[in-house]
Amino acid sequence: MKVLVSDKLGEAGIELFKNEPGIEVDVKTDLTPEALIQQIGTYDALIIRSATKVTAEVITAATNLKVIGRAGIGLDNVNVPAATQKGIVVMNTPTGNTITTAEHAIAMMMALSRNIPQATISLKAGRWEKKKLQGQEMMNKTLGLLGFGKIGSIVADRARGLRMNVIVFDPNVNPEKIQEAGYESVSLDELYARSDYITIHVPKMEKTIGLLNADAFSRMKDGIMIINCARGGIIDEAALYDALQSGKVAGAALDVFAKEPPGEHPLLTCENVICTPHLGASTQEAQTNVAVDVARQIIAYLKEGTIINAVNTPSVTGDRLARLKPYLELGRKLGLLLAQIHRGKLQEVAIEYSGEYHDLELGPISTALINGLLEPLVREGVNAVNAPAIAQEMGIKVTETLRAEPFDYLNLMTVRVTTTEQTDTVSGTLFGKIYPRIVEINDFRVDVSPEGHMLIILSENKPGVIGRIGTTFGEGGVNIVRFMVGNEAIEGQKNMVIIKTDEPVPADILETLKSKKVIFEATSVNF
Ligand SMILES: NC(=O)c1ccc[n+]([C@@H]2O[C@H](COP(=O)([O-])OP(=O)(O)OC[C@H]3O[C@@H](n4cnc5c(N)ncnc54)[C@H](O)[C@@H]3O)[C@@H](O)[C@H]2O)c1
Ligand SMILES: O=C(O)CC[C@@H](O)C(=O)O
Repeated sequence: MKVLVSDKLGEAGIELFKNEPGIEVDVKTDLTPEALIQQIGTYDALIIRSATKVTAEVITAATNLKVIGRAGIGLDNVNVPAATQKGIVVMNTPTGNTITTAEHAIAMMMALSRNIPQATISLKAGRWEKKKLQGQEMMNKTLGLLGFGKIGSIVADRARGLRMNVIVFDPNVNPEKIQEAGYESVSLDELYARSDYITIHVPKMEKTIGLLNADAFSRMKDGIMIINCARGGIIDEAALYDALQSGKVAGAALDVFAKEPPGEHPLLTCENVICTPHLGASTQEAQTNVAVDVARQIIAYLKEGTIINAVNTPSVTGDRLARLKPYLELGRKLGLLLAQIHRGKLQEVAIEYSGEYHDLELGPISTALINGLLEPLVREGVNAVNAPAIAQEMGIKVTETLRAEPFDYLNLMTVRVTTTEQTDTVSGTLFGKIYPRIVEINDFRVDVSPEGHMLIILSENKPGVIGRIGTTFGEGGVNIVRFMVGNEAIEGQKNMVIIKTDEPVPADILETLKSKKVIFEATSVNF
């Protein structure tokens, strides 16, 4: 397995890769976009921070790539939809740098309040400008927090220590949670109207790009101070420049810019702007944390398939994964079976869970099932990451139901697939919580372990048919490993015969069987 580290990563993380048998690590932190596109094809994993841009072109060229690991939080430099489409897991390390970044926001707010960078420059230039550089006290000032996630909530805690009044706007956090933590939950308008300082801790997304624009500044108090240690682009930089020039905004502390590095940017000419070159996460502690986290996550994924902190597929790890694994396997096998017996264009997949599923996470199991269903049908590279998106793209409606009552089994997964031509229903269970068994195929009760090769035959239910099937296999020189006759739930004219073989059933045997009048259908299934 080959790992490419394309941004500067803490040494502790590199060491973990180096010490891992079967993993080869290359550190190349000066690749141009073109060189990355040229070289990415040989790598199984890519480790980045914020500098490398993982564009759609990089993803297209990444023919072997299985996972992208971000040592840090923000993933705005990764085309996650393109990675998802290609079945590449995208992971970040959401906790390792939160304290460091929150501390940076507090440091920026203090430096802004007391003109520390300006004072340093002035003094070093031989001036003694006490009057000009007078600051403002932070105690009893109102700090408006945009975003009460991991970093925002730490900033709030530190600001409380400074005796500031913290008010919070976060549309996704229950106001009670904010109040229980000891802060006031307010509307965006109220936050703008009341804050003396506003600090931004939201991700950069469609909805937050340009969140702080001319209109937002116009609704703020005169002399407001702005701190952005989240992402460039959340502030409309031209509008901020105007607001700084007019004095509406008294000062801004910026760690991040819409374009990084910003080059000769008008904001950098403002005396009341202080700035750092995206240093929010840059402490030795945070860099060690995220480097170790990302290396452990990538190794676990490459070696065991364990998914930790993925943003484009459910993360299932440790004990939860161990418990779910047999159910994931059963789901995938039922999907594979349906992929091979259905006819026509897939329209709907209805999954019904009962019994022990009440205690399990159904999302990953349904995803494993859809993965199995699409794997033989769609194209190479379908996996648990991109299967739901591909199903959606194909217009397949997927529904999940949890039945209250277990039936005859401790756990039962029943899947009904509707196509333009027919409906097929299969059910499976786990015996002893481990062994997958198919127990029903289209109203026939069966008992099949879904592995190896088998032929599913729908025949007339009359004497002599079974014998003729056996003879066809014997004459074709194919050994039958197991022979089962399914019981139809409602007594009828048809039989389901399932034959397990050592090898895929040869085409000539299949054709001979299909040509017999007593045989309605014969379908070869391989797991
Ligand atoms: N400067 C740096 O070096 C640095 C370091 C780490 C993180 N970051 C940035 O900080 C951001 C926040 O990190 P986090 O760990 O706190 O993320 P998080 O996901 O824990 O929290 C983000 C919060 O923002 C909230 N939110 C989303 N849209 C909002 C909106 N329109 N208004 C108000 N709140 C909104 C979410 O509900 C969530 O609670 C990251 O997305 C990353 O871009 C920067
Ligand atoms: O890698 C860095 O230095 C910045 C990381 C930070 O922006 C993040 O989103 O975690």
